[in-house]
Amino acid sequence: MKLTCLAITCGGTGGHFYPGLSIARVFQRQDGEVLLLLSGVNSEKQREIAESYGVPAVVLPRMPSPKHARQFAAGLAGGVTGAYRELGKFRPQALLGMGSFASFPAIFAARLRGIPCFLHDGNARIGKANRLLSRQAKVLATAFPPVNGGTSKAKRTVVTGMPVRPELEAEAGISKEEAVAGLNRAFDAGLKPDLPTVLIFGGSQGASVFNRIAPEALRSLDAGRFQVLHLAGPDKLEETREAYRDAKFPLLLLPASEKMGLFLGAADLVLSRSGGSTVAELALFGKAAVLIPYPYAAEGHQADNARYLADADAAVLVDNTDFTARRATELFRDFLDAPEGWRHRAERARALAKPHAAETMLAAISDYFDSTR
Ligand SMILES: CC(=O)N[C@H]1[C@@H](OP(=O)(O)OP(=O)(O)OC[C@H]2O[C@@H](n3ccc(=O)[nH]c3=O)[C@H](O)[C@@H]2O)O[C@H](CO)[C@@H](O)[C@@H]1O
Repeated sequence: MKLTCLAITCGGTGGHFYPGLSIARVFQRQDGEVLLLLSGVNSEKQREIAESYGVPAVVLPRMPSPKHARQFAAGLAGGVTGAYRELGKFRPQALLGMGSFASFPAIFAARLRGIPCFLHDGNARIGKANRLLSRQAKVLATAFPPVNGGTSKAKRTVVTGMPVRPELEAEAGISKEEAVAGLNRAFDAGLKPDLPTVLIFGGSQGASVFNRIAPEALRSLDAGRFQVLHLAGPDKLEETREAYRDAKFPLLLLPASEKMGLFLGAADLVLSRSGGSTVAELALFGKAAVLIPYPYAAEGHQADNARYLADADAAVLVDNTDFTARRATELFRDFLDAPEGWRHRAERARALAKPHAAETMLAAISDYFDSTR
């Protein structure tokens, strides 16, 4: 049976929503019919984003946090009822859950309707919600080889990679010259294609610790030898601008940008957090990185993501508590004085890339239907 109609539940944070949206867009390009079932704090906004890409989405009743058992049970009941109704109208062949407790109602409703369920986890450690739901799943797919793969109760566990935004994936082969020229055109940035380039960003929200420490470290180096791209975070521009005051090196400083392909393409070294999408994009663009995992990520999953690259000598992992201006200066200096080591890391990163993860995920679902024919 060919897979032609799929529902995807991807509420919760951007880390669950965007990979789900990427799969939906790729499925539409394959002429598939798709519906997103969204629940969680950001679902109204996420519905608007999905619809701006022509992807239909419905918002399910909001799920309270699992920390409050009674409200959670009541919210779950409301969510399951809503999802049951939507799945009855849409009648998908399969439901794909992208992780988080926000996917519970849709998965339970699909089970009640006898619709086969599939899961995707975007980190190197299978999250709690996916572990609990895995028994319900025909396939649990993961972005990276999971450090706790044995906890999955799914019939099959496969590594598909992390679905990356189609625009970004298309730009993965961009040369540094093209990327620098693109940034200069877009931002009138005055960057030079032949200077070693450092990109700094702290995930989608930015990280104040980077905004304080990186400028301090960079200002202690010889200004003529490098240039800097820094995405400070949506509300962190002023603090960062202040930290770079009087800096003598070329600097492109923005709160955030949609043009990540140009930023990653122009970089020779990336200093960042290690969220699932960031790690996948570093590999896809073949970039050497210094990774400082967000220390409060659930069950330390950002450290597991970072280790996936660091263990392959594709990145250097620095614990958040060890990330001082002194350590940052040492690392930047090594990057400028001994670039071969970092070029080697970049090659190692590229070797770990899993392009077309959305297609691979969809193929894993199709394979299930082929095998049950
Ligand atoms: C704090 C936290 O728990 N974050 C989690 C959240 O991450 P979150 O979604 O914040 O972080 P990710 O690294 O997964 O994604 C960041 C995304 O933002 C994009 N970007 C960033 C800056 C910018 O200016 N423009 C831009 O487009 C990057 O290209 C990337 O695609 O979900 C991920 C996947 O489950 C987890 O691994 C992370 O641990």
